[in-house]
Amino acid sequence: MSKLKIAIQKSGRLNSDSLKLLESCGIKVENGEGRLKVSAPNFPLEILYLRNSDIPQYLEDGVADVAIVGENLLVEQEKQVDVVSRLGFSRCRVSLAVPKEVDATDASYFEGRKVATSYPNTLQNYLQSQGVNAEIHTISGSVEIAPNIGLADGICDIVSTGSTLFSNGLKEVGVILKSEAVLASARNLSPEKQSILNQLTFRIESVLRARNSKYILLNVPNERIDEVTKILPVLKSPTVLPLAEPGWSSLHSVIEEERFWNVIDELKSAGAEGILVVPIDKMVV
Ligand SMILES: Nc1ncnc2c1ncn2[C@@H]1O[C@H](COP(=O)(O)OP(=O)(O)OP(=O)(O)O)[C@@H](O)[C@H]1O
Ligand SMILES: O=P(O)(O)OC[C@H]1O[C@H](OP(=O)(O)OP(=O)(O)O)[C@H](O)[C@@H]1O
Ligand SMILES: [Mg+2]
Repeated sequence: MSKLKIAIQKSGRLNSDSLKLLESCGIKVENGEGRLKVSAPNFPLEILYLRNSDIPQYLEDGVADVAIVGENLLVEQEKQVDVVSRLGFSRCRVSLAVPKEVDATDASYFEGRKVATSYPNTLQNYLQSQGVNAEIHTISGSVEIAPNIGLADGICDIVSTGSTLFSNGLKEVGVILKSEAVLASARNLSPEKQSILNQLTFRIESVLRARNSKYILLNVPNERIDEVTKILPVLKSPTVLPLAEPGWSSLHSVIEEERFWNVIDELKSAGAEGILVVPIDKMVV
């Protein structure tokens, strides 16, 4: 029986979240210990530990069937691959930045100037779309140092918290793209591999949905059930169970974590009490 070959970053920012995601999908993975190719014992998956920056090419060549990779690299390398799921971790943006004392608010500042980056293609496409001509210096890391050593007037690099920019006396002047980790797939998978990918995607989607949702239980006087139910955004309708105390019920439902904080005051004013919010492990709809 064939196995689906999945490329995972060997070490770096994507590695542990990628492995955690597979584990949450019930797939056992040994962490290599120097072996760059390992098989999952309980799912038809072979894990290849690779450099993030090499992954798009391996996908296009069919060396790997699927991969967990930074979306920004797929944009940069423009390979013939498909994004199957967005995974919600390693969120960042690819941005333009300049020394903080410079009076610039957008890409036009770079006209006729030098920009250092590890993402030359992304940068070139963006500058072109803005009608800006600049000289691009490609460097593979420590991009934020470039203006301080006279290598460039500004940079284009990954920003997340902004603390690297701040520590190097730079400020962000434009966001070129937003990125997160994605599950990407090679094109033209065999039907057998496509079917394994479908099973994997089903599990991943169930895990991701559960991560964003909470199970909520609350006690409500019976005459307030309708009012409270209207506030709760529910999958279908809430489960209502009688409490031992006459005239009261327990309402059970599922709510997105963010929505919970928005409706909590309304729920209390509508008469809800003893509100419990608990994590969900998997969610199949
Ligand atoms: N500071 C950050 N915060 C959040 N996500 C980030 C950050 N820096 C990078 N990323 C995302 O994580 C991915 C992996 O980044 P990381 O620095 O671990 O590897 P890399 O330098 O791209 O690759 P390689 O494995 O080839 O050495 C990037 O492609 C990007 O999508
Ligand atoms: O906005 P921040 O939260 O400060 O994150 C941004 C920094 O993170 C990344 O570097 P990383 O730490 O991955 O180092 P690398 O250049 O060795 O990949 C990126 O290249 C920036 O330098
Ligand atoms: Mg990095």
